[in-house]
Amino acid sequence: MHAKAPPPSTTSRTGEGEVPQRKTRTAPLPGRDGKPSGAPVAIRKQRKTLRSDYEGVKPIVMGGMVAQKKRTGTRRSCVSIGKDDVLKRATIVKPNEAGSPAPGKLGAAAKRRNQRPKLDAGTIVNSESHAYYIIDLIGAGGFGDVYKVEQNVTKEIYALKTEQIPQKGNMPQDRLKVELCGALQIETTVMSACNKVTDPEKRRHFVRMVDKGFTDKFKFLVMDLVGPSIDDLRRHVLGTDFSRATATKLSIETLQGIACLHHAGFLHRDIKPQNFACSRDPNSPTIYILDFGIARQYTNRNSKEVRPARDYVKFLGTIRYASRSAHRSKEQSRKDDVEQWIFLTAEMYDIGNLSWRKNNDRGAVLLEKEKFFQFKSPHIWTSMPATFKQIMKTTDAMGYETEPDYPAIQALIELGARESKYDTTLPQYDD
Ligand SMILES: Nc1ncnc2c1ncn2[C@@H]1O[C@H](COP(=O)(O)OP(=O)(O)OP(=O)(O)O)[C@@H](O)[C@H]1O
Repeated sequence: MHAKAPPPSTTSRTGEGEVPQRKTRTAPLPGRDGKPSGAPVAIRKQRKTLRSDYEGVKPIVMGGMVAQKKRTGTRRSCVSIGKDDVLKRATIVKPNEAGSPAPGKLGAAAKRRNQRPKLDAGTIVNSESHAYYIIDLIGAGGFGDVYKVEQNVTKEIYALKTEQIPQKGNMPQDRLKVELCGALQIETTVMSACNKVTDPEKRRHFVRMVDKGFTDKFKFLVMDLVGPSIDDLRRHVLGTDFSRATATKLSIETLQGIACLHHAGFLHRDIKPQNFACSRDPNSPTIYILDFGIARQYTNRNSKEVRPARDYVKFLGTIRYASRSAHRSKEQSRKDDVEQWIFLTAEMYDIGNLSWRKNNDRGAVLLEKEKFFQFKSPHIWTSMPATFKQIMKTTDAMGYETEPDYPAIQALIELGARESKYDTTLPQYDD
């Protein structure tokens, strides 16, 4: 069954050759402050409809590679999952069970965020090496939830991200193996590769993954806790558009995050403000790049050459920020992440810059994006540095295999900020 027009910011997480995900993106995100997200009921209903898109898509595992059996045959996963990246069995202890701390309560708003069963505060998740005590729900994404947790030994606070395992009675081992694959396994694999980058400058934007595992009900990974996302920052902390100086600084940090991910060998394919988060240290300018659930390895593991483009790739990403190639069901490349970053940046300068913001008709949005790249939206240049025209032209001219010149793009942003006299020297983002 196919959904009608998906809501704004809807993420589709299957493409040809991808592990099927039950992930859809919705417009308003829940705030960290426990306030209701305001996500309209209609959108939640639509999420359900979109999920049924994946019925009949059965993943299979072959020789350590995750593949997906679709009507058209068997294809490889978007990342190759190494032995060390495989999730290990874990257990959970519910609040009130012997030895567990007293039960806590999640806010009613948090519980309302969606119908997925939530872990109560006080639940303990035991991985092979540590126990994590659930403190609170941070947020709910399209396919999983993120909790604030405390580790039993060091008492360090981390973020624990879960993804449900579909419950189908007594699951045979081989079926369980299949269900363990999915967005969270991809994310685990990508994070683990990113954490292995040795140059500190090139891993500055990555969150550290500290643990991973699975229980009968869900898979999980444990990572460093970061601060609010750029989206939360604008909507819930500032409650208004960023200043031009802040937009400039954020655009540079997010670009560097993307460059680091490309350096590690992966495309993100879902660049949007929800997937970049601030540091918890208010004095640190670092912006972290999150959510690698639909990332794709774009180079061959051994030769490091760019993998050949497939002829057709089902729409993947979030409508508002998706690249034009994604709209056209083409294979994405580094160029597409930069194109998505251009949309993200334009929106950071002024949310009105994306004329298709509230449109969820993919065809109509593509036409608007074409106009945007033909500079047929003259009003945007009142809020954005003129040097962005050059960035857009250069990006437009890139080919599938072209490596973006990130320092040149950054230099153009900085030049534009200087010409426009934005004061980017202030240490805070919300100046
Ligand atoms: N390491 C982390 N520390 C703190 N918050 C996090 C961390 N990782 C994710 N979050 C937050 O948890 C929430 C849910 O994140 P998640 O990646 O599951 O979904 P999303 O990106 O919001 O949506 P989707 O996955 O559907 O695109 C978001 O608000 C995100 O900013």
